[in-house]
Amino acid sequence: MNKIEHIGIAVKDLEAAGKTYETLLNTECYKTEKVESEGVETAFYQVGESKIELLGATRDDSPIAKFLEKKGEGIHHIAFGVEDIKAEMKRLKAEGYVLLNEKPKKGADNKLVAFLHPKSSNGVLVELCQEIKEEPDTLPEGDAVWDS
Ligand SMILES: C[C@H](C(=O)O)C(=O)SCCNC(=O)CCNC(=O)[C@H](O)C(C)(C)COP(=O)(O)OP(=O)(O)OC[C@H]1O[C@@H](n2cnc3c(N)ncnc32)[C@H](O)[C@@H]1OP(=O)(O)O
Ligand SMILES: [Co+2]
Repeated sequence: MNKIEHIGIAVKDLEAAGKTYETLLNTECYKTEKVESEGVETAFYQVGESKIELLGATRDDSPIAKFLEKKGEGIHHIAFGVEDIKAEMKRLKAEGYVLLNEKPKKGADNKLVAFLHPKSSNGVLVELCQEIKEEPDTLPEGDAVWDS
């Protein structure tokens, strides 16, 4: 893990929360992006080498909608930057961590991502993020961007 890439915060109203965080962090949102495969819309704020990722739900069955229903607004996950997401997934799986997706999938902000079940990490949902170096549009949305 090379840094805390972002902290994901689940919010009911992305626009309103965006104003709160723009003032709080004293910085503009540098990117908003929908990730349909996750049923989320995101807004990113750079804070030093890390970011704040605000997450709103775009569907009732999205993880964010379920989280908001169950727990209300708040910190949803911690994302760590990794050099080689496939190697990290293999290492963590071998160490007994529960991966929520078998293969890296396309996330927001030009990343390949994977998630670990909260029960593997003391009740914290952990996301692994690897910067996509190739042209992002060569990678399909959602799952399985990886050959076996
Ligand atoms: C795109 C963008 C990006 O950065 O690229 C993103 O981040 S997308 C971010 C949105 N996408 C994701 O989160 C994908 C990964 N998430 C998931 O697969 C799921 O949300 C999940 C498996 C963590 C939880 O699924 P679920 O809510 O249907 O399952 P349950 O309700 O049964 O929850 C199982 C247990 O995990 C707990 N739990 C659920 N969500 C969280 C969370 N965010 N942090 C910590 N604990 C959590 C529940 O309270 C429950 O604990 P107990 O059993 O004690 O009651
Ligand atoms: Co995230």
